[in-house]
Amino acid sequence: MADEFDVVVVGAGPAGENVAGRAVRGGLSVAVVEEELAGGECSYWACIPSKALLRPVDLVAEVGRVPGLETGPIDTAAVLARRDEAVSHLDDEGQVGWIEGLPAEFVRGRGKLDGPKVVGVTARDGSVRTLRARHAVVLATGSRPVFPEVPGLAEARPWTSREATAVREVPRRLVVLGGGVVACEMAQALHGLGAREVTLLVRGGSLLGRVEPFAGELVAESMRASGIDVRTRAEVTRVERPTPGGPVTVHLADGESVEADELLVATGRAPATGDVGLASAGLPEHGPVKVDDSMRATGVDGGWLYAVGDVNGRALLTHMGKYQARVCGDVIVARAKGEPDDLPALRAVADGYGPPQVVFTDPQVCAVGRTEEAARAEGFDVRVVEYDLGSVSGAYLLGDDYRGRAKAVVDERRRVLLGVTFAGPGVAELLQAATVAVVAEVPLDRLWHAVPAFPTVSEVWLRLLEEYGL
Ligand SMILES: Cc1cc2nc3c(=O)[nH]c(=O)nc-3n(C[C@H](O)[C@H](O)[C@H](O)COP(=O)(O)OP(=O)(O)OC[C@H]3O[C@@H](n4cnc5c(N)ncnc54)[C@H](O)[C@@H]3O)c2cc1C
Ligand SMILES: NC(=O)c1ccc[n+]([C@@H]2O[C@H](COP(=O)([O-])OP(=O)(O)OC[C@H]3O[C@@H](n4cnc5c(N)ncnc54)[C@H](O)[C@@H]3O)[C@@H](O)[C@H]2O)c1
Repeated sequence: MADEFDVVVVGAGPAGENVAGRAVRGGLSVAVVEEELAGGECSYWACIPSKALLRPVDLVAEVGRVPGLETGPIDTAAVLARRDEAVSHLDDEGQVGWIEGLPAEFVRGRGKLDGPKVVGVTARDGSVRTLRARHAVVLATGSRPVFPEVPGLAEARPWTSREATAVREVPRRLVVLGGGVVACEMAQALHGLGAREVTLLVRGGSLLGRVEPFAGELVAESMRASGIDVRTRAEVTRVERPTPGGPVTVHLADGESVEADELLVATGRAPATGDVGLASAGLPEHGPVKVDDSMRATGVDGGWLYAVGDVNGRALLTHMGKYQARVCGDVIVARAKGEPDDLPALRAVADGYGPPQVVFTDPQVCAVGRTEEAARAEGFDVRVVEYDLGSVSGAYLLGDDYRGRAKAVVDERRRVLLGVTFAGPGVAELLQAATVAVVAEVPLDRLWHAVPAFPTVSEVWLRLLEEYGL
């Protein structure tokens, strides 16, 4: 027998949970299908545990910059215990309770589209329940790590971000493949927590390829200074692990090789489609589910399918997935009730600005909007202003040898900011001001009157505007 709901959400990560919350708030009945843990990757194996592991490492670095203070060695067992608390010991009772309290129906099992507005849910015991949606089905199935095709790599059973964030015993020697956010954050976390030899193998010429190049350079410089071996233009040709769980050897194109106790592969993620029945909605089986700004999948007859979060490939970030989810839930409510569905709050336009993101390395990197390269490629009349963060009084007072930089990308025609990037210790909290300035397109002549307090790091805003000529 089919169970009928107004909305069926597949995937209870941050994106799926938020769609459910908004749809119920709008008066609709909702079923949420989850095959693993309510809360998704973010809560148990991504954002939350990685930041719990990074926090003490970051603090030690901060304290080390202030003369007269020192810390003892990090008690790794205590850090891992706090991480376990942060991930609720992999128990989703609290999040299931939140979903049921909305109220919405929580259905544990693997969801698969089975024709228009129909989702089949296979439970662990193999039983199948069919859910029918009166108005919409929302895919919020997230993403999965992707491995490069390297001989011996899969057989070596390397760590993904899951094993790295769930670490129980920090390996003495660690090789990390990749130079993106996961690679940088986890290399620093595990190095700080006791991995003596950490080697980062980066395919390209720099770290954090999606942000302004200077930010990746500052992170690489800091890693090298702390003893992490950062190798750029490293091409892995072969991996060997003769004994399962034993040492692993990574061979490189230049003839060198690196031996370690563990290998972490952090070479990106792909949308979790492929086995969610997209063909039954008339869509390609693989790749991201393409959506419009209301999060409705394009190319589906009847317009009943939506996709939010990592699975639509727009911005693989929790806050952006949740933002899309709020828009999506509200749009579904408006359409179900026959109300206007094109109000300004009902379109996820922020995706187009370049999403705000913080990389929690030491130094931290945060950015919003377009990089200089992206802005030029889009044909804007670009002017760039940069400033050495270490010269700002507020930053100097945070600690000795404060190294950091700020860069603003200006649209000269309209005299508004297209993008802002900060790299330096403790800059994460500068990001929201930048996001407001970029998204609200605040004219620089108006921004001039937003006076930063002395002596804070935010004084860099004043310096950037002075560099610009104000
Ligand atoms: C190590 C790491 C650190 C990160 N740190 C940050 C950070 O600091 N800040 C940030 O903004 N982002 C961070 N991210 C990215 C962030 O984790 C993702 O963007 C976010 O989890 C996406 O949310 P989501 O709801 O789309 O998907 P997910 O969190 O992946 O949730 C999807 C859910 O759907 C379920 N599911 C999948 N298929 C099915 C199915 N067929 N049936 C039923 N259920 C299904 C899954 O079990 C899962 O629970 C990090 C990622 C990683 C890997
Ligand atoms: N603090 C945060 O906000 C945070 C933290 C972690 C992850 N995330 C998100 O999770 C997503 C996944 O992160 P990620 O670091 O896995 O992906 P990524 O796309 O950021 O980085 C992938 C890295 O792997 C490299 N790479 C790709 N193919 C390779 C190959 N064949 N050989 C060698 N190197 C290769 C790329 O050059 C790049 O450096 C990102 O989109 C990120 O936004 C966010």
